[in-house]
Amino acid sequence: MEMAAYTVDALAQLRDRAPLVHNITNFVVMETTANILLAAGASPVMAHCRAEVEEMVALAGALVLNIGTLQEDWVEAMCVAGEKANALGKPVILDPVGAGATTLRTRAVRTIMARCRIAVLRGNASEVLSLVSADVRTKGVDSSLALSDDGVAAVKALALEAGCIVAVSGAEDCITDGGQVYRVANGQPLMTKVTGIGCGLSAITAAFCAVAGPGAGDHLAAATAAFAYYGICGDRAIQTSDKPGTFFPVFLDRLYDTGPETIRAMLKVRAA
Ligand SMILES: Nc1ncnc2c1ncn2[C@@H]1O[C@H](COP(=O)(O)OP(=O)(O)OP(=O)(O)O)[C@@H](O)[C@H]1O
Ligand SMILES: Cc1ncsc1CCO
Ligand SMILES: [Mg+2]
Repeated sequence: MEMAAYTVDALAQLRDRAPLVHNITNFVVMETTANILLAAGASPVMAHCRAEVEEMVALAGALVLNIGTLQEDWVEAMCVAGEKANALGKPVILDPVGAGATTLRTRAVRTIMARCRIAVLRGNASEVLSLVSADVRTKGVDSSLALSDDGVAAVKALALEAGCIVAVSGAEDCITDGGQVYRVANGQPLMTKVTGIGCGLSAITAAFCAVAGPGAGDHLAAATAAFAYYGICGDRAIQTSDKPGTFFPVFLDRLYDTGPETIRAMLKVRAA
């Protein structure tokens, strides 16, 4: 697939259709995530109460489940929302924030994945690898590992086992359905120094999936395009700001004004 052309078209569709993205996400990043979605051209809503998630997801184009600050009844609300999204054919994106760090988080991811069909699992390397092998543990919620060749093989195995796209962010992002692998070299290390930029990527992945077709191949392309667009916005933002406090508002501006010509000129995606 020609990823530049795909990404340009997907972003145009996103801006044209402004899909509603329903987020059940953590308290740290709720506002950041809403602003990231708005800047890209999507429409955000945050709703986590068990009593309303089914109605809300019915209005949405995609659902994000992010376990960053879980409370007792949230896992049930996430599962109910995910089951409803599945029934309605809407893509579910799971961000396993801090998976591997505590039993609650790892168990929550397993419960959600057992009850809901996930379209894209999006995390950093330590989070994702914690779900495949017992000897890899996360230190916390920061990106701490780059993917080795063994890591890529493990991520592919997870994608096959879980039956979903696995999208791992890092120095070179890795997006796979278990067969095909795309690597995205766009993005900047400074993006890890502002909280919520990773969570925002999960939400942007949801927005791209919302305007894509329903199959795993569609979600593989949509997630790759989302990562490329997001990384390009980081690459452009660093040209104006190289420190965390001013980086984030500039990054939002680049999510807003990055267009087709810039994508064609700057996209760094390879099929691995
Ligand atoms: N070392 C790096 N070099 C270049 N880009 C990077 C690097 N690490 C992460 N990124 C980019 O930063 C963005 C966020 O990815 P990251 O891995 O930091 O997410 P995360 O760990 O889930 O973040 P969060 O702390 O918000 O949960 C992605 O677009 C990714 O490509
Ligand atoms: C810092 C932090 N702690 C829980 S969630 C969160 C945001 C990271 O994604
Ligand atoms: Mg994260």
